[in-house]
Amino acid sequence: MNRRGFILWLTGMSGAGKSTLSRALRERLAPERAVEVLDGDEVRTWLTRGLGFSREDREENARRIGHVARLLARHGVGVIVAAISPYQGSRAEVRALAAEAQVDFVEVYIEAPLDALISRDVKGLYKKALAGELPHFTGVSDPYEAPESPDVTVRSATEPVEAGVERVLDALRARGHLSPRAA
Ligand SMILES: Nc1ncnc2c1ncn2[C@@H]1O[C@H](COP(=O)(O)OS(=O)(=O)O)[C@@H](OP(=O)(O)O)[C@H]1O
Ligand SMILES: Nc1ncnc2c1ncn2[C@@H]1O[C@H](COP(=O)(O)OP(=O)(O)O)[C@@H](O)[C@H]1O
Repeated sequence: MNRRGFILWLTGMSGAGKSTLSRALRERLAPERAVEVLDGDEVRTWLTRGLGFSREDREENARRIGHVARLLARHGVGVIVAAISPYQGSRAEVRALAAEAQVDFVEVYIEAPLDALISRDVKGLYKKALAGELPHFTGVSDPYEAPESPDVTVRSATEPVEAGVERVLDALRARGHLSPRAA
């Protein structure tokens, strides 16, 4: 079995289900792999503290998260990144960094239509953004560049969490990162 680490990069708009999926994946992977989750929302309190939501800052956010993810993955850790990471170029940059270190990079696009996200509004941010109280909010007043050829697409408005988890695990199995029967 492939004992090298990997980076599972979960991208999608706020409320799409990145944190939910990363928690579920961690539970499923933990019995077999060392796993670390880097959630954009959380790492912004330490690794990327002080960064805002301009294009430049979001790109820097992805770069720093990618750097740490690569360091961990080089030592066999399965790293789950949950960050909006709205720019295609940043995601490609991190994929290239991972490839340099011979680390598998699996891009997971968590897709949900904007109207579903607005009705979910887990944190009440869409309401504020739509009222004009939160500038540069992804999907409302700031762009989200959807991946053109993600390794896995999860449609969180129409499929249960477990279905998405299974497809991501299948992608890891196909790359030899999990034993066929485990997880
Ligand atoms: N303007 C704006 N746009 C998008 N999101 C915003 C914004 N302001 C604050 N938040 C909160 O920050 C979380 C996203 O942080 P990320 O580090 O994942 O963003 S990014 O990758 O740099 O775009 C995001 O968390 P999630 O909802 O978990 O995605 C929001 O809670
Ligand atoms: N299939 C699904 N996958 C992920 N989340 C889902 C799904 N269906 C419903 N949800 C819900 O959507 C919300 C997603 O919130 P969260 O995981 O915090 O998103 P994000 O981290 O992308 O901001 C949660 O309330 C979760 O229960």
